[in-house]
Amino acid sequence: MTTFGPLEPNSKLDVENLLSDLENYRPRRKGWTWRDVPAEGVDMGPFHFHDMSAPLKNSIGLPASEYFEHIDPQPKCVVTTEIASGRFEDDVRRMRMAAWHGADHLMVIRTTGQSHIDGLLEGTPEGIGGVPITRKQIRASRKACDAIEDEVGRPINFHSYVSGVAGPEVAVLFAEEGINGAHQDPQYNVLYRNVNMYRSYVDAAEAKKVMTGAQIFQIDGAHNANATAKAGWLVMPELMVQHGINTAFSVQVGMDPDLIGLSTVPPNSPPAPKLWYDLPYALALRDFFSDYKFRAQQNTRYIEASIEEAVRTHTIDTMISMLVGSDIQSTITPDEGRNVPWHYNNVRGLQTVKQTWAGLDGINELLKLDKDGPLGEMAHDIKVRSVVFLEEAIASGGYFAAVEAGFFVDSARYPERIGDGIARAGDGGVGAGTIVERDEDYFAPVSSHFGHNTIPAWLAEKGVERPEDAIDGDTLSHPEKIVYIDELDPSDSVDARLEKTLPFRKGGKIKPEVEWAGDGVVLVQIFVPENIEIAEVYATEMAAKMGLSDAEVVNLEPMHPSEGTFVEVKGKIGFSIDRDSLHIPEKEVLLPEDELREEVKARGLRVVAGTVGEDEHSVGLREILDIKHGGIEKYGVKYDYLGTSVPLTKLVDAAIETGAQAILISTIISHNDVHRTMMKRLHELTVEKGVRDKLVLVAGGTQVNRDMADETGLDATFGRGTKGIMVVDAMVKALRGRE
Ligand SMILES: Cc1ncc(COP(=O)(O)O)c(/C=N/CC[C@H](N)C(=O)O)c1O
Repeated sequence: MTTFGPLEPNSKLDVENLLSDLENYRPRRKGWTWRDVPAEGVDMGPFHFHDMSAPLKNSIGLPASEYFEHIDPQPKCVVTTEIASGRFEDDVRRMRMAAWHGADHLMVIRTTGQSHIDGLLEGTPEGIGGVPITRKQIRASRKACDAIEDEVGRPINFHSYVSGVAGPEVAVLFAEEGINGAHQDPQYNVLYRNVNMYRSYVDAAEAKKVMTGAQIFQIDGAHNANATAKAGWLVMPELMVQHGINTAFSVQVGMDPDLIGLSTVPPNSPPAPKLWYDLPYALALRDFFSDYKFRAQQNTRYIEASIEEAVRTHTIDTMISMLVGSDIQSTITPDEGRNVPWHYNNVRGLQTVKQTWAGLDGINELLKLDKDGPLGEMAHDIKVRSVVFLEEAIASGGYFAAVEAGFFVDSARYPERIGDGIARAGDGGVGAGTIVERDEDYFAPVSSHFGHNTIPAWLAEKGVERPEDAIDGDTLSHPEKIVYIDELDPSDSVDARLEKTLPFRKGGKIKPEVEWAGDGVVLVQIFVPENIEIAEVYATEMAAKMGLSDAEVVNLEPMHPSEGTFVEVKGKIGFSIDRDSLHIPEKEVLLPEDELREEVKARGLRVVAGTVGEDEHSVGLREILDIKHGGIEKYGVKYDYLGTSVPLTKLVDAAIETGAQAILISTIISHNDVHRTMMKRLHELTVEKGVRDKLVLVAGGTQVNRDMADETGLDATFGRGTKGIMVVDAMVKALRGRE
């Protein structure tokens, strides 16, 4: 088997290499992995955290982490992102990005309609709205996850869905291929895929048995009622019943409660008083189902095209998870309301969880839920309504009769009823009439098989104790017995797609992408000073004039009925740029810290500093000066800080009086290029006073960049993200350069 990995952070994942020799790939383990959560908490940088797991070996922290020694605290719960663009070969790259941003649970949703296919798909046809779940796709993805988990330093749970009329076959495929988690809930098939209800439960018993054998973590499907009901926030009693049905059925089949996860979604969203509904519900769930695991998902029911609105709602969802406890925090990409998710929106979803979890770390040590007030009463009310719902379902003849009567997904607040529930006929739906009762002497030489499986006497006499021993083990214990089938349709295969995207993956041709290599999709955000109708048409026209093809407005937000509209329009660019044609500026290699400290001491390096002109911004310069966050003081540099809105002449005179060797100016305001003017003027002033050759001149600011030094006559100019050591390095090199 060719080795794949280790992945090098500075090298892209090589998809062709990943795909080689998949026939002989074997998953490195089976079963679910929880995070490593130190009981004593986690110390990172100057902080102690209460609700975190062990840090990663490689990761990318939140943007603000640069101010906190680049710490990247990891929540103690497993964190999910869903990645299924339709092309798994592009999704494995996104999985790597997601893992670096804290995901250790990667869910791959199935391609549209796969639930209605009554067998396994082979090869890797391109999917729609999801990825065709096939053996080859699973192997390639799990193999990539092996290398990715080594790169970030934490196991990854790879997850998909056991649903539809091929459920049991899919469960066996997952058990064979080391899938770690899967949705499995017979109610889902019945309500949302119109699979015959009896067939769905018979299949579910088999599928759950197989999943148990492979220790696959199970997520139920109750969240779908929240996303489907007209008023998602009214179906809470029913959601409790749906959780109860799936957990009880799963336990009956023999699943381990620790591998049974309730899929819970905070059902409401602003502008509704979200917490007033979601918190009692979350509490009621944990009261009733404390024997099982909780997988908290974020609300998709009320997600619209506004990315920011989704992020704010998902922040509240995550806070609720922290208040009541969740074992898994799943994320919904904030663009799910506008398109099939894009790479960077998976990351944004993960950042929401990390930022909320870090920001509210230890919340339950500081705040206590008052269960004696309305919160406890409302939670109790939900529990009572759910028990009555269940009792009525039983009284109406049981689950199947209740489904036929349209009990489920009725939008009213039970016991009120609107009558818009999803009713299914017991003898209808996909797969109706396809159940065959097993004979008494039924025998199948396989493991993890639900129901009676009678070893024939003649085999028992030969010492066969387990059914699978009759064939010396099945594929679950003997993977070499698995028949691996490669691509069936050469024109709709990963190789055909990789051929087309080769220039953008390995050919040095750069194009932006949101889902697939070379897709060329860009997003333009504009404010149009017109009403929403005009703005929408204008934006499409403007995009066309910019040369974007397939231009489509994906979000419109009125700022005022007539004053204007915020518009987001996506489109495709038709060109690529050769990487070799780009001029990449040399990255400054800093002198070693000790060498800098010695030279600063030897020279008795002293500077004067100030924010110049009519500029009151002081924070940036203070960060460069103060020892606290690695300012120049940390390296022994002495400084006289003259404050803000300092006249340039005052700075130059101060440098002369104090015998300083350098002047540091901060210039944040850039209206009418005033920052450039200030920098040039400083140079001119020191020339006029005959001290230019005695003084190192350095400027910094949010609109300043490294190239401005030449243009303005200064020795060094710095922009965002500058650190004290970079300024000390520049001063020492400038002074050396004059000797
Ligand atoms: C219980 C169940 N079975 C199967 C499927 C997959 O559905 P098809 O194979 O029928 O397309 C789903 C889908 N849920 C979406 C994931 C959601 N965004 C989540 O976070 O859970 C499901 O909930």
